[in-house]
Amino acid sequence: MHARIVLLPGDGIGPEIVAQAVRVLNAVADRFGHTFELTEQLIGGAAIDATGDPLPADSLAACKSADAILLGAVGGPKWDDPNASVRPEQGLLKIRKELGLFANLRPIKPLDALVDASPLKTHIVHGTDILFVRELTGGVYFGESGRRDGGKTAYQEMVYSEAEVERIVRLAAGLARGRDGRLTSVDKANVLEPSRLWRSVTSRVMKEEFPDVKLEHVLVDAMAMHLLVRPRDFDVVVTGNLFGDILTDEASMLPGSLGLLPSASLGVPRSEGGGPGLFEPIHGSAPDIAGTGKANPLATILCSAMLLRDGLGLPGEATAVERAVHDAVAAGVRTADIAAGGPSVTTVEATDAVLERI
Ligand SMILES: NC(=O)C1=CN([C@@H]2O[C@H](COP(=O)(O)OP(=O)(O)OC[C@H]3O[C@@H](n4cnc5c(N)ncnc54)[C@H](O)[C@@H]3O)[C@@H](O)[C@H]2O)C=CC1
Ligand SMILES: CC(C)CC(=O)C(=O)O
Ligand SMILES: [Mg+2]
Repeated sequence: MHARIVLLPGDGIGPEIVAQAVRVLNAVADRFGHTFELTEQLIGGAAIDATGDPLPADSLAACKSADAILLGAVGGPKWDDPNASVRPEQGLLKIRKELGLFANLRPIKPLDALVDASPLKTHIVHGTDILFVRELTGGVYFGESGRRDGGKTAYQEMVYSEAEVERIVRLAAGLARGRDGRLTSVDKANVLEPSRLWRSVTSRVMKEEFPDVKLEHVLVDAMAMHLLVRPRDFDVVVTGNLFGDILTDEASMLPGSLGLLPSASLGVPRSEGGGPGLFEPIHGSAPDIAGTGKANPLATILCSAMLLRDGLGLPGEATAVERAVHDAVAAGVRTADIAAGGPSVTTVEATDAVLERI
């Protein structure tokens, strides 16, 4: 296959981990006889520094015509001034919106070899297999915002339409059907009006279109607790943009580190008139460890596996990458974040160990 992949390294550890995923993609191309044309584009703080714009027109155009996109992370203290008119994170929100990437799939499946990396007890973590489906282009992150009272009061609206809830619930329920047949919808319907709409639309869609999938509604504050006590009880979890963002960072403590979790941001598939998917680790730019060689590259390497499967339709190649990651971890390869104070390897050494096993 010939595929055009756009790389958006971004800021902080972004360039370090994307470079490792590139090594993996090149190894897959060699081993399986593909040609991956990789092109780097600017996003985030790096793009602000170079052009003043967190998502320059050239980057967006390249992404729109790509077969798949791999993102590192954006942001950092250099661009964190609360009064700044432009921020790195705006670039990420804009590319998700422009490409119509309304669904962010975040699988949480702790590796057996790594149960000790979790701060939680093994008997709680063992056997967890959750797929979070986070709505990605609506909700409070995209609501109207501003200041009033001469700047002394700030607001940001949380908005969801029926159509936005219907499409994410349909996608999540379809995925649940192919797994264990259970869907948990998380909201705050006891307080928030958009959550009440979310809940009623979810109930209707599930009753009318997915009567074979078991639905439960859980309030987000309780869900934050259930995740730490009975994570094995959940199969597919569908939720809004803000709640999904927060709950999945929490859920990263089940596998043991943010540095282990990949995600796929998907919209309408190319085959149905849509565009490319964007594959991004769930973590941020980790400025506290940028440049130290401590970043765990496995989340981004696992993103490259999701890119191969969900972006390019290459499931065998994706499985080869995932197996290599699992084998490396089972052989004891640990970056500092999962070493529990024991011996650790660098970002590059961890990738070397994966490459040896592809
Ligand atoms: N998708 C994106 O581009 C995201 C960007 N951000 C941005 O990243 C910047 C830093 O945000 P934080 O709140 O510190 O979140 P963060 O996810 O960057 O880091 C949180 C903690 O996890 C650690 N960590 C994250 N990824 C790691 C990895 N691969 N290996 C080892 N340790 C890792 C970090 O060292 C830090 O201690 C901010 O500017 C924020 O806006 C935050 C989340 C997502
Ligand atoms: C810009 C933020 C919404 C990034 C983030 O934390 C995420 O998508 O997980
Ligand atoms: Mg986040």
